[in-house]
Amino acid sequence: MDQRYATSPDNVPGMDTAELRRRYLVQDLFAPGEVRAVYTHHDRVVLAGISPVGTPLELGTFPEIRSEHFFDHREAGIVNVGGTGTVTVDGVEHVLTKGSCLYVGRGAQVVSFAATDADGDDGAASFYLISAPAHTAYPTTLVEAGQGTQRELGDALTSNRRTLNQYIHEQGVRSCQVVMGVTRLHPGSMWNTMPAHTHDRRTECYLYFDLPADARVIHLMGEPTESRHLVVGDREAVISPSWSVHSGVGSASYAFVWAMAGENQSFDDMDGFAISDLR
Ligand SMILES: O=C(O)C(=O)C[C@H](O)C(=O)CO
Ligand SMILES: [Zn+2]
Repeated sequence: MDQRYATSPDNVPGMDTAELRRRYLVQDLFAPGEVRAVYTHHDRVVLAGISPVGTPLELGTFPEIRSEHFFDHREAGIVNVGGTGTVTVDGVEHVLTKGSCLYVGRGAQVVSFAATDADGDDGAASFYLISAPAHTAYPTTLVEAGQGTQRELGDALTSNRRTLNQYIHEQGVRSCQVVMGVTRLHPGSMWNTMPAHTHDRRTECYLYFDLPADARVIHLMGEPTESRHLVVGDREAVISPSWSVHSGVGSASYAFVWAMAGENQSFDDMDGFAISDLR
């Protein structure tokens, strides 16, 4: 598992493009027939891409987390960004259509992933997983795409009209730390999360998907008064430490999975600032 050690905002001004990308951008998370994982020491979040083809893939443990099973002291949220597939948790099969979200609670032992419809427009199932340490076991629960709490945000006039789906959150599927959902930009809107915010209580990760192969999202990061950018492609993720802005503009339409973990689970606990204060 790739290790990404935690960084301070003081490190950012000294980083060139390659180092910013090495620290905060996660590329190549999805490889056919493989489980790939990254451990960020920011709130000890694990990001994984699980891409079964033909035979199912099991999520085993990793030496870095020192446990017999992956979920011995962890929980996870999983969103399928590809064609329909299944996640089987200790013998119980859950069908995940594209965009659906499964919460897996602490204590699960055998968790396996399968693609069941690889021939459709979305290709084989591609499962994106975000995990954080968990102190207790909440029930494993599926939320179908679009069935969480929906918020309509932004305006077409400011090119940021979008639908935000909250799946794992305080008023929805319960968890110890993980908060997770999917936001999709409306046709013609390109900006996400603008006006932007930070939340010093939580690390957040974005996985951009449904972006055409030749398009990119220019993702803003860094402290609001010392911003930098990452150029991000389809199915690439960004690690956003608690002190970092996370907002982006696409050169084409896109969606993204957002997920957080840390001190609290209060979605609206954000430190907002005016666009005119960005530097
Ligand atoms: O479109 C948005 O705005 C978002 O999706 C915001 C993220 O959910 C977020 O940053 C939550 O803290
Ligand atoms: Zn945020």
